[in-house]
Amino acid sequence: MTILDKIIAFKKKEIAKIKAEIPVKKLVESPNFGRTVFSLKKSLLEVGSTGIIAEYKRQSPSKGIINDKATIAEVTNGYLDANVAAQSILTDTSFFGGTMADLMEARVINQQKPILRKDFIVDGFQIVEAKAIGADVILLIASCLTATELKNYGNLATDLGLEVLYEVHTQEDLDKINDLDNKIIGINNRNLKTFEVDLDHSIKLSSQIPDTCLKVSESGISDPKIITGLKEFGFQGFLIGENFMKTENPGEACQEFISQIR
Ligand SMILES: O=C(O)c1ccccc1NCC(=O)[C@H](O)[C@H](O)COP(=O)(O)O
Repeated sequence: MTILDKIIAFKKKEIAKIKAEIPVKKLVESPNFGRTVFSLKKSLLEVGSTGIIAEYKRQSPSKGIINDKATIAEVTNGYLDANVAAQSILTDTSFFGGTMADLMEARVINQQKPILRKDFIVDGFQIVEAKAIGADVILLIASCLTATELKNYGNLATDLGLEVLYEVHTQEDLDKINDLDNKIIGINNRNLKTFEVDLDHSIKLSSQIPDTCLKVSESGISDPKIITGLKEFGFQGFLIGENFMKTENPGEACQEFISQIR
């Protein structure tokens, strides 16, 4: 059993418990249901967009503790000052040390850029929850879901006015996504089963993605030169966590990184 299998099994149990305690009706009453959603697509396509989706990540299964000091407020303000295209917040507690409260706090501060709820979605309830806590985008990891789940959860998110970042690592993952056209596709350079990171992975798989898609490269990015290379292969979004979060001041690190993108 891989860590990913363990995470998914744990998530399913966790969500079943939460669903038994919190009615969907309660989530729908959240003021965030009435707010205007910020579009990731629009932000990535904007003229002059940095394309950086900067992540708040305290810890991870592959690296352990990355940063347990930098606060949500400091990092959110720092990322916004750096002119990121979007923010990503891990809301999983058991494996990444994140919380839904983290995202809610970031939402209060961030009233200008999209926020991705970074979690392992295994149930439609979490998509309604994402809207309730103020997210604009959800992540659907193709290797963790069936083709039917990907379709149904994608439709549910769209119905709620949320966007979806579909994450793939293999051709098999891509084949599971119904009608790729116009979707936001994230290629994870990290193999979530082995944690191996290959920065060429995005480029290798990119030719399989239609031009109508918005391509995002995820994980292991630590050098602005990598962004230049990825842009040549049509990538417009770059999800970066550890490289910023491992520093004392993630916002400043992000600003420095962005200033070096050519
Ligand atoms: O980061 C991990 O160890 C990990 C393990 C298992 C499942 C997912 C994992 N990471 C999620 C991510 O995709 C990254 O947080 C994100 O792409 C940013 O990556 P990085 O810049 O390498 O922090």
